Amino acid sequence: MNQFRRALRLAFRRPGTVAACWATSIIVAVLWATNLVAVWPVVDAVMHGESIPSWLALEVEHEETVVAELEIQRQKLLAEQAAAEGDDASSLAYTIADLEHRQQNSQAKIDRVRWVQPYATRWLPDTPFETLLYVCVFVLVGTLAKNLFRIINLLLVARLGELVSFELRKQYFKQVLRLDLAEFSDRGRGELMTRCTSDMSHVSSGVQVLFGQAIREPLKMLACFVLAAWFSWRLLALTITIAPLAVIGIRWLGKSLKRANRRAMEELSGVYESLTETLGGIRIIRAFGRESAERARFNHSLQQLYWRRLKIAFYDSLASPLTENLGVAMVVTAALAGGYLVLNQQTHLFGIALSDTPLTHGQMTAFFAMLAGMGDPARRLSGVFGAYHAATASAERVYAVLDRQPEIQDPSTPKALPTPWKSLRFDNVSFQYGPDRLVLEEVSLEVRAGETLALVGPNGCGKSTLLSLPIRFYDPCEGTVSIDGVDLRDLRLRDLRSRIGVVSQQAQLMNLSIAENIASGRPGASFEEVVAAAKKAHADRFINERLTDGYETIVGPGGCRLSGGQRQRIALARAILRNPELLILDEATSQIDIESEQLIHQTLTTFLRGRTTLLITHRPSTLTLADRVAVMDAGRLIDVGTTDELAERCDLFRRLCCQPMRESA
Ligand SMILES: Nc1ncnc2c1ncn2[C@@H]1O[C@H](COP(=O)(O)OP(=O)(O)OP(=O)(O)O)[C@@H](O)[C@H]1O
Repeated sequence: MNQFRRALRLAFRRPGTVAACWATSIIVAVLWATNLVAVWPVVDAVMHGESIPSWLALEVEHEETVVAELEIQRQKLLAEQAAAEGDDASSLAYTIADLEHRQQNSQAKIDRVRWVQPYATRWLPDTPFETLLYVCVFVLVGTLAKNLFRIINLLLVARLGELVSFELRKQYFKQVLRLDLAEFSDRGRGELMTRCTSDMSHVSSGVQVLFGQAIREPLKMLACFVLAAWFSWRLLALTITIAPLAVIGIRWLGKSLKRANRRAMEELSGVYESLTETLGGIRIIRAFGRESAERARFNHSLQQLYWRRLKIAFYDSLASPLTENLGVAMVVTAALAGGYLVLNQQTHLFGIALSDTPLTHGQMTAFFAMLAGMGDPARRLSGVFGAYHAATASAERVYAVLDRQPEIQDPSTPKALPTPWKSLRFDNVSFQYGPDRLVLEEVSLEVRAGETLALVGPNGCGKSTLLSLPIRFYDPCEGTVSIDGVDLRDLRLRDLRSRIGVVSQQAQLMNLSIAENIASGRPGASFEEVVAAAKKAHADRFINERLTDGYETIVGPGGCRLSGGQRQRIALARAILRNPELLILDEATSQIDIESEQLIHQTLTTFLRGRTTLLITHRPSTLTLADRVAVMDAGRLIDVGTTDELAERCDLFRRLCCQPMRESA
């Protein structure tokens, strides 16, 4: 299914605006064609020194003469027919029928003109100059009105486009918050950003084009088409025989444009990715003198994007000449055929009837004006193809994210989380990020409620990965993580996470004030509670003494205006305020200076008492907080015991934690 249609459906949630778009488009189209048709009375009446009433009278007179002449011919042929036999008689019958048909047409025209005459005499001026003045005023007012409705139309269309991108971006952000963590790899982040920015803009422009130009311009063409057909539908049919050629060309262009747009968006994601990576790691880039390497990488992405954009420009540039050449081919055909008919006052071309009565100069001019009136919208429509195909390519990319089903989500019938619970168990848990290798291998571990369990092991052995399972950042590939026998996958995510507090090494903060960051641990907490938590985390002093706005200081994106240690203390205060049943500390004090850590250590001793805690640390002093220690190596759990037991029997533990130098590292 074309995903762009789904975006369009969002616009139909505002049926009033959609209807108003249509209504204004119709008005613009009608005014467009009627303004052009004004050329007819100017050529046929004013140029011949007539006013419209006198011209109508002449028309009636002329047609009556035609009818009378045709009648004389008919009578003559009827007499001949009476004397003729065989083929001659049937040929005469055919000619008589043709004469009768032309008589009827002329009579119909007389009737039409007679019907209009009283109104024309009553309302329209009776001198040629005044008629010209009336026509000019009509065109002026008509153009003003058309432009007024066009402005209204453009505003309505912009409203629809913006509403769609507003709604889509809302849905998109909601979905991004649900996505699995695996989607947020560096490549994924650039992709996610491009889809929310450039792709959304394309979708919005596509919606605007579809409700604007794509309706307005064809309607303008239709209005001109109907009027041109009214003048001579057969001549019109002849001129549009070329159209199928354009359809083939436009279809090819459309496919190429869509493909080119999709690739350009992919390249743009690469540019975003490179940019975010550089902005995030600017210190490292400078410190290691990687500027030129990063510049080369960025330039490469830009180069790719440049070529893709040029390709789009090439296809875009083809669209306009294609429609323009088609228009010119149509006008040339009409000019030759129509010119021949008017100049010779004929109704037939190569034996084919192209009009019922010979066309006047004014009618032919108006017919050409209608063709020109179709040409301009057709040229404008060429811009629609580019915007439409960019929008369809982008809509596919946006909906690919919106339709992605996260693996981590609520069960259809969630179970209740036991309160209070007795134990958290890892049973034969194996896990891998990608298809290549296992990061955790058959880990089995039980943590009793109220117990503090520390994880130690060499870098990359899987400690953080193991601690990301109870909070369901990831689900195990094999085995289960459960609380009192209830698999975590059977619990509602919100219920589970509301009872867990996390402090990680990176201590991510939001670009809010210090107070708001701490309060996010427990929404609704009072300022006094926030300050109390900050005091426990030994953050209150630096907040009051070092930060000019105290608790109201904005920390910057990710907390970049604070030092690593300060960020960790705020994160700790946030976790303390949350007062969680399960606390996860992933090297939560690694960046805090030794003196402060000793103070925080005292706080944690009290805070962790009776609270289930999983902690990762490389500091032996922090290990004294733990009731038991689990030792991991290469994704496996190799031993569990008290620090004394492990110091006695586990080599790896001794190597990792019993060396005095590590304390100050
Ligand atoms: N998001 C990820 N995608 C792919 N692989 C990952 C991801 N995160 C970690 N890994 C890999 O999983 C392994 C275990 O990583 P993990 O962070 O759990 O180790 P750790 O024991 O906590 O290490 P450290 O002590 O250095 O913090 C590593 O080899 C790492 O390369």
